[in-house]
Amino acid sequence: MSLLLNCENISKIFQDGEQQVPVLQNVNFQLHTADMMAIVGSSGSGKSTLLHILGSLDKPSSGEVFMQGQALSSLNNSQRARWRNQKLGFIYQFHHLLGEFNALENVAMPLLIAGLSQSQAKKKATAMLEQVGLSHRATHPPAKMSGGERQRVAIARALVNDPDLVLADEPTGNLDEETAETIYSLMLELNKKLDTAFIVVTHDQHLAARLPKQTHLHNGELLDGLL
Ligand SMILES: Nc1ncnc2c1ncn2[C@@H]1O[C@H](COP(=O)(O)OP(=O)(O)OP(=O)(O)O)[C@@H](O)[C@H]1O
Repeated sequence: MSLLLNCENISKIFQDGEQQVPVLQNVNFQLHTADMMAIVGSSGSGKSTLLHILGSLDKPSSGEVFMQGQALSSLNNSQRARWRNQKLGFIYQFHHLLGEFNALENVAMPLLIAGLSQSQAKKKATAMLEQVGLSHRATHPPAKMSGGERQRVAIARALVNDPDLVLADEPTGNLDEETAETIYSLMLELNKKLDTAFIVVTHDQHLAARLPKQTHLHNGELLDGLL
């Protein structure tokens, strides 16, 4: 499997007025194609900060993230946006679906942004909704779906552009235990089927244990295994 992501000595210090808040310290790890890794850590341990840096939504104070050999710091803003659209998928705790669009239109959105025609986008989005078992909800707006269904649509939207890596920040934090299990099963299934790599941040050690690799953040360091 080829090297997808190389995180070299990432540190992050926030400046809060006069005070320096160190959050990440020399985080080093590598991720290969189709790897699936959980990151656990207590509240405030820096999980979201790390995901933001990996997704190029924030910059490290020092260190470098290489995606397929390319240093993220070398990209300008428009290259960064294109890179995110083409290579990454994002899943959040709150689905962030657009309320005025139905499930199919929400899934098609990244494809339209990437420049596909309406008919191509619709075809691909329809196939992706089928993969997450939601063909029968294609015309439903988010308000008329359950929490689990909405999160399935969010997963379909994250994966529709065939990203190399999906960054998921507490994807089941808002769901009951049983629905959370089904969402993890779905992510595992799609990882196998599509060879998409996943980094999943969660508070839940039991869910993290379902993924092939576990890491945890402690005192700013990323360490192997659960807490
Ligand atoms: N812009 C900022 N300025 C100052 N401090 C910040 C900033 N953003 C985050 N922090 C601090 O960095 C630390 C890590 O925050 P982060 O959101 O990454 O934690 P987390 O592990 O994702 O927490 P949670 O599980 O509660 O979401 C926290 O102590 C937070 O207060």
